[in-house]
Amino acid sequence: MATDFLTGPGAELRVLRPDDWDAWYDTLIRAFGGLPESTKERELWNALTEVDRSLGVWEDGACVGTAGAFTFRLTVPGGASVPAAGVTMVGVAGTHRRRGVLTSMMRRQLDDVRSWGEPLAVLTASEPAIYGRFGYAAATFGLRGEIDTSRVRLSVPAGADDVRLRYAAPADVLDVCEDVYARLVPSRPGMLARRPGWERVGLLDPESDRDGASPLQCVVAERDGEVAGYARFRVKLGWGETGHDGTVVLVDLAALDPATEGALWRFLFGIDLTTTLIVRGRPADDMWQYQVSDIRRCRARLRDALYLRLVDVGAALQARTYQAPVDVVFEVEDDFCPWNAGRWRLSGDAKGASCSRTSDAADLALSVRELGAAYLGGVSLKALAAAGRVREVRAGALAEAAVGFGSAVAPWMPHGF
Ligand SMILES: CC(=O)SCCNC(=O)CCNC(=O)[C@H](O)C(C)(C)COP(=O)(O)OP(=O)(O)OC[C@H]1O[C@@H](n2cnc3c(N)ncnc32)[C@H](O)[C@@H]1OP(=O)(O)O
Repeated sequence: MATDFLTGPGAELRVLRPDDWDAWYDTLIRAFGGLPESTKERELWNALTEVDRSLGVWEDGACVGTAGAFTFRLTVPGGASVPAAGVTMVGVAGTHRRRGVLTSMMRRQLDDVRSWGEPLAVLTASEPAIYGRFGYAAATFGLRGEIDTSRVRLSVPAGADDVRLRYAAPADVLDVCEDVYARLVPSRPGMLARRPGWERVGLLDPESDRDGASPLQCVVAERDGEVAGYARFRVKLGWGETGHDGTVVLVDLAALDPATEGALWRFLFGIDLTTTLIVRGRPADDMWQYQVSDIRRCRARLRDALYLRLVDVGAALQARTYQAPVDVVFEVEDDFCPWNAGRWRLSGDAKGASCSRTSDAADLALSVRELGAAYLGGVSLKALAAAGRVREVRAGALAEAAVGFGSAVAPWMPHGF
């Protein structure tokens, strides 16, 4: 067991003060290997840090632990936008690891998130093994692929030929691109409504991310004179024995309709002098998979993306809708946030839901982690039951809940934070 560092002499956990930020951020950067960021990056992260929602652990005046919480709203099944703390910037000094510093920050942070009335906490994990103990589970998955565009053909939906593409400097079209993103947010569970400033993260384009590829390039797609989508990408040229074998690395793609999306994918598949298109962090049901001539040559695979924790089980389950009627009593186990533990009756359908404490007998028993995994509709309760993570007490309750919790659109978190 990690020991409780905070009981030691000179140790203190407190909310960040504005003039703590540099020392606090240096501790974070060191925990992630110590590579300095450019002034532009550092200034942006400084501007985005919500100091009064950030925690530091200090020992004799030196910062040894960092954790922050962005203010986000997360789209849930049914389209509601639910307040969610975006847990971020977590780091512990290497000299102080495995002594309970992270545990003390997670304890304080989840108490704070509850007191702020935010029913959800979300994060992207540097290592999946870290956050399960605090009640988080992977709820969205990102699709990756390395597409052999010299062999794989793409067929696009009708209307793609009416889409006009043009290059633009990414900064010049930032506002219209952000508008496209914002219009998409309600359409997919897992998408984040962001505060102003976040759009600039997409343009940071640090040299360390390029691996020899070009700076960020941007193509915008217009239909009827309106911007309806965009792609941001890098190109890395290579020349082998048999000629060119360059790579396109997609960074970001968003489109308001299938024809526009098809036109953008067709462009990316066809860039001259390239034979590979690399995509990462795309929705699990991304359109191009169903339009290619050879999915095997796309090397498609999934990776865990957004980790989600229900901070307030009742409010969270009530905030989403259910694609088929559900009326079940959950027996919830939650050691780290005991206010969630016990029985909850959830009644809901595609129009809305209610969830409240009950003394009725349980239908399904599970921990808060399984609820978090299934919450956005990306992980099936039935599969979790088969894995021994959910126990069906009343026959039939599992199928009912598993169908109800599903989502017709794969949940997706479009960017890290
Ligand atoms: C949302 C984000 O920002 S994700 C980024 C997380 N940060 C990083 O990866 C930066 C590098 N790593 C670190 O800074 C630290 O090692 C941290 C933050 C991951 C862990 O901090 P610590 O203070 O060492 O954790 P703490 O001592 O509270 O450990 C709590 C428990 O988690 C376990 N644990 C902690 N880190 C890990 C890990 N990386 N892998 C597996 N188990 C872990 C500990 O063994 C301990 O288990 P125990 O209670 O059974 O003994």
